[in-house]
Amino acid sequence: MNPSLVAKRNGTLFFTSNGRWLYPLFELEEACLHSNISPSDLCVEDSIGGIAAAGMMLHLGVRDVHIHILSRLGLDYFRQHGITPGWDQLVDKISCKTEEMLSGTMTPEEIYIFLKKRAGLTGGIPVDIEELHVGYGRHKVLNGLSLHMDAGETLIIRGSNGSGKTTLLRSLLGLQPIATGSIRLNGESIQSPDWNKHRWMCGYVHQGQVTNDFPISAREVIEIGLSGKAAKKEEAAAKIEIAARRTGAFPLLDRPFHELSGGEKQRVNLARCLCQDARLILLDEPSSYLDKEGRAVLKELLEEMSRTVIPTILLVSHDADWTTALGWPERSLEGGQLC
Ligand SMILES: Nc1ncnc2c1ncn2[C@@H]1O[C@H](COP(=O)(O)OP(=O)(O)OP(=O)(O)O)[C@@H](O)[C@H]1O
Repeated sequence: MNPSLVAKRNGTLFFTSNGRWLYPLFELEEACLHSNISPSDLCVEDSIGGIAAAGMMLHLGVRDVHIHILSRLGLDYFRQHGITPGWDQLVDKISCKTEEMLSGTMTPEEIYIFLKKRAGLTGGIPVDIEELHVGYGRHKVLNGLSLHMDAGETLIIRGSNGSGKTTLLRSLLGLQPIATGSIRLNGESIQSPDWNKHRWMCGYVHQGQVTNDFPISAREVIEIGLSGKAAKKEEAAAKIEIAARRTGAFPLLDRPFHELSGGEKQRVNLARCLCQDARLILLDEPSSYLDKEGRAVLKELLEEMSRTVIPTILLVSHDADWTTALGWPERSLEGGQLC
């Protein structure tokens, strides 16, 4: 059987796959990452391809392409981005449902993220909330709230003070007793005893004003995210440093956490969440206490994560200017339900 994808470097075979659909291209991406080889140095031969393969290859940076059966849409898309692939047979379209869902106006990056989600290769987990009722004594806060998020989806929830945004996040974390209704994360009920093993999947960055006088350094707060996952001390230290650098918390590592400002605490908490490799990230007013630069760093970080790791992200915020700039879907929490 002929392989479905072959990649050569200077005429030497580098990668081959018999995989179906677009999986060989994801495998190629992994192979390049692991061997530190740039896709732009490769000559890639694919058996069949259209706009999906074109978008994916362009995103990876592949420049030298030959596709045995190429669709016109795929050819136009390549040309639109300055690449002319080789082909053996040009067809009007290839019959593939994915192909029909894509359009030539999408950027290669948008196509890549779409395909990654469709392939189930995101770092995120699906969220399913059904008819959730939560309250404090007689005070009902969530009133039959339902929500579905696909793995890797992002959502902003708005709502006035006291509408129940924090209560919703706390419910997802299993910190709030549920009166009736259900929450399933990654297909599993958070009320089941088994969920304890998977708790690490949820990362929480709480509102900045939460105070903590515990004599603990910023580094130790970030380390909590590792919760014994990293095998060696050096590995743990490296992971903490990388996470702290990404959120701008690196200069704070040896400072006592309780002495930090609200914005500095936000950066440390976000680094803890990164260390945790959380698959569902819950952010409660993450931009509060952050200055202009801190907000820009946070926006960039969230955008980068939703392009690369693609966790599921649920963010609640009042900061309309900042969240609008993120451009994510938005819903509002009113009367204990999402509108
Ligand atoms: N521990 C508690 N005991 C009693 N009532 C509570 C408790 N925590 C929250 N509430 C009440 O539940 C309602 C929802 O609070 P929640 O903190 O979820 O709102 P929110 O939308 O996050 O508000 P904000 O925008 O001000 O942060 C409010 O009326 C609040 O007073």
